[in-house]
Amino acid sequence: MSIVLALPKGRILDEAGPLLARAGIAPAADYADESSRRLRFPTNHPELDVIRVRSFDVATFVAFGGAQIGICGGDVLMEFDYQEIYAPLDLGIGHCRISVAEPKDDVHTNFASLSRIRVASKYPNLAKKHFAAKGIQAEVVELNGSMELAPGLGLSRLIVDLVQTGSTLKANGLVETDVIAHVSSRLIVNRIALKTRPDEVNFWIESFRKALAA
Ligand SMILES: Nc1ncnc2c1ncn2[C@@H]1O[C@H](COP(=O)(O)OP(=O)(O)OP(=O)(O)O)[C@@H](O)[C@H]1O
Ligand SMILES: O=P(O)(O)OC[C@H]1O[C@H](OP(=O)(O)OP(=O)(O)O)[C@H](O)[C@@H]1O
Repeated sequence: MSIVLALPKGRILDEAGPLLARAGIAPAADYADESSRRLRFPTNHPELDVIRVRSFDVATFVAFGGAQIGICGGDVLMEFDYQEIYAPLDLGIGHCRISVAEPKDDVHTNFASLSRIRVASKYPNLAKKHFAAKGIQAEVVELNGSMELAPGLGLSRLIVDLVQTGSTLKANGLVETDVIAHVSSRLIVNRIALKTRPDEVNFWIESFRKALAA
């Protein structure tokens, strides 16, 4: 049975390309071509296939053992907190932060005076946990993108989303008021696969470790 490496579509896939090459992994040429309808690709290693899935789904495929290893944003790992996943390596790609942002004309919400707040986010668990620590119950309006529109259109008081350059916030009249966590992408493995197929899984962990050191 092949080892399956789950890769996220989009920006991380682009950044992961050189790392895969340094780890000696050459997937079939169309693996990064998002117009291709193929989702599973052979590699130059007969015993290794890659799959291309949505970034949130990388964690789910690995947690449920459909893929033994994967590349996944720390934001996704924090949101799901799957006990089945072990994340041994910081891959140093996909750097951003998960932050609270508020409309620039209405900043510095007096959290001490609030017991509830409405928040737009695709990270309901992280957002709720962050505000619960301040004694505030967050009601999360779940969106999958373009969160920055929510306060201006009355969906929420503020947002919890990823920030890198800050240009999306700025272009939409928001300011970052709290950093919840710094994020980068990690190599993740299924804990059971690590126990049942240690030689194969450790071989790939070590290949990525060497690729990072190269
Ligand atoms: N602006 C950014 N800068 C750096 N890394 C980012 C940025 N936005 C997202 N990321 C990282 O890349 C991962 C994938 O984000 P991306 O925006 O490519 O996918 P998505 O649009 O959230 O996914 P999907 O298309 O499946 O909804 C995130 O989980 C995060 O770890
Ligand atoms: O601080 P910046 O450099 O502007 O980056 C932050 C933006 O990047 C991500 O969105 P993405 O581009 O993935 O679009 P999305 O709304 O489809 O998730 C994130 O959700 C922010 O909107």
